[in-house]
Amino acid sequence: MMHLLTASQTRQADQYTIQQRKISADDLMEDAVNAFCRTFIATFPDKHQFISVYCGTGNNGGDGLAIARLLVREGYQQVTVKIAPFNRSRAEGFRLNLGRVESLRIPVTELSADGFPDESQATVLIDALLGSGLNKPLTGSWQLLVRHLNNSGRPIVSVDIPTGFPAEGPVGDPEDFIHATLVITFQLPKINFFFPESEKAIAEFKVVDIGLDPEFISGQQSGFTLVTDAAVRTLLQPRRPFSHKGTYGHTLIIAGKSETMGAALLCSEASLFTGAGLTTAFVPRDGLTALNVRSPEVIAIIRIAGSPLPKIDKYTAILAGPGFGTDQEAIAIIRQLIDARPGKLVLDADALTILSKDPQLLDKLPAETILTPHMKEFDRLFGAHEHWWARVQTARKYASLKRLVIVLKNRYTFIILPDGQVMINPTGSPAMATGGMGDVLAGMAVSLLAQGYAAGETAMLATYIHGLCGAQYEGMVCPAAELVKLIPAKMKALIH
Ligand SMILES: NC(=O)C1=CN([C@@H]2O[C@H](COP(=O)(O)OP(=O)(O)OC[C@H]3O[C@@H](n4cnc5c(N)ncnc54)[C@H](OP(=O)(O)O)[C@@H]3O)[C@@H](O)[C@H]2O)[C@@H](O)CC1
Ligand SMILES: [K+]
Repeated sequence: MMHLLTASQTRQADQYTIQQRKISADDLMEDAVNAFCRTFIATFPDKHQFISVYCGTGNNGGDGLAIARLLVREGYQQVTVKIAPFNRSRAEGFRLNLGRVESLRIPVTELSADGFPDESQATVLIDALLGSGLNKPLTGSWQLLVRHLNNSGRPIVSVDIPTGFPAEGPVGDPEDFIHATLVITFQLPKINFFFPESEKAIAEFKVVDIGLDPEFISGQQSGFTLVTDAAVRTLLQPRRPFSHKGTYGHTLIIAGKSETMGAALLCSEASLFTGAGLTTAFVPRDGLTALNVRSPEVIAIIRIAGSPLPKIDKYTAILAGPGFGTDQEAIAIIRQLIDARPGKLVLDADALTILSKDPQLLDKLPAETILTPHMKEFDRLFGAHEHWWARVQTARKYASLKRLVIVLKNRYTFIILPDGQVMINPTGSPAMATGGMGDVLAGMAVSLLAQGYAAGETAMLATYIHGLCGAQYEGMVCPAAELVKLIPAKMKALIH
């Protein structure tokens, strides 16, 4: 797992690395700007293009000055520097690098809020105004400058983080941070890069290694980690040579109505394709033909009006909710299910809506129940939120209070564990923004639970593999039923 750091932990990692490696802050800055320039040059190789480097007077501005110098050394012929002198303080990294830029006779202009330069000739703007030192929203001249640059229509490459965009915590008005085409960020992605509010600030980000101490980083607890391929590969187990269907558990899927049978089909199929030994679906009588034709491997239990919940003892893990409806019969079955205290449970979709109308049910959930809400389902359960930072904090509070695993679905899904820690899933694609995707994820989760993975592990594996399958459709659209077919091969690739 990759430990993500807050801005203040990043500063501590900088300090620690400087002491540990017995280097100066200037050396570390040189490493950082060299790493930046390697990526920048690969992306913008034309040496004749007009590059305007906007620098603040902190260390982010120091980086900008050093970048201007390195680009000129690399043969870029049209590099100019613009300095925003709106703060009194001047960091050492800024002063040192200003002297070097001046001695190379790179053109430097000091900005004034009375009128900012016309950048219509520039090919690319480099934003080194403010970095992780941001400690309040932008105002005054800073605000005007950021809006001017955003309105220039020129591509903007931000150094470390878009100016005005906080590394963590609530994000302010999108008018008040740089809208970067590309962010080249140092060492680790910042926590807020994974929040939906980053959409305007960051079209794309690339992470460059600047040599911060890895042991120091992994000793830090920001509450946020990023799921890595290596962690998934370590966790995912191959099927055993002398195994049989009983080895891999039996799932019970409580889903579907006449008009939403597709949801039951998708999650049952996902349970099969993810490897559960047996899958049983508790479905309406008029869905039986569809189930038998589509998935002959799935065992059916017919649900008619007033049917009680099947005896749950023989099932290793249970999923309830996809396409299940929220009528009185559905409510009665969800109540029976929770009262029966199943050992391993996934609740999705309509089951979450039923919970949100009956908070007592929420209180009765067994520990380690996995809830898989999207944003609206989450807010129905736990109250409306103005921004995602607050939503994730609420998820952390309730996951700890009620010992739940909350899979808060999003472009980068947040997995909140019973100890309040947040794992962020990096896989996925806009190709997956289609109906039925959630049903597939829920089916994958119940299957992995039945196979013996712990609830947190299940959430991590299911979201990662689900996203990996969807990413295969990058640039296209991925229908949920097509994604299901990719699951076995993706799991094989992760195991071998
Ligand atoms: N440390 C290292 O070794 C390395 C660091 N590196 C680089 O350093 C960057 C961090 O540098 P930094 O800490 O100097 O902060 P930076 O972002 O330049 O700004 C500081 C100034 O902003 C001001 N300020 C804050 N909020 C404001 C607002 N809303 N509106 C206006 N002003 C505001 C604040 O003023 P204050 O409020 O404190 O008076 C202060 O003067 C980091 O992103 C990376 O690029 C790399 O080179 C790797 C090695
Ligand atoms: K910046």
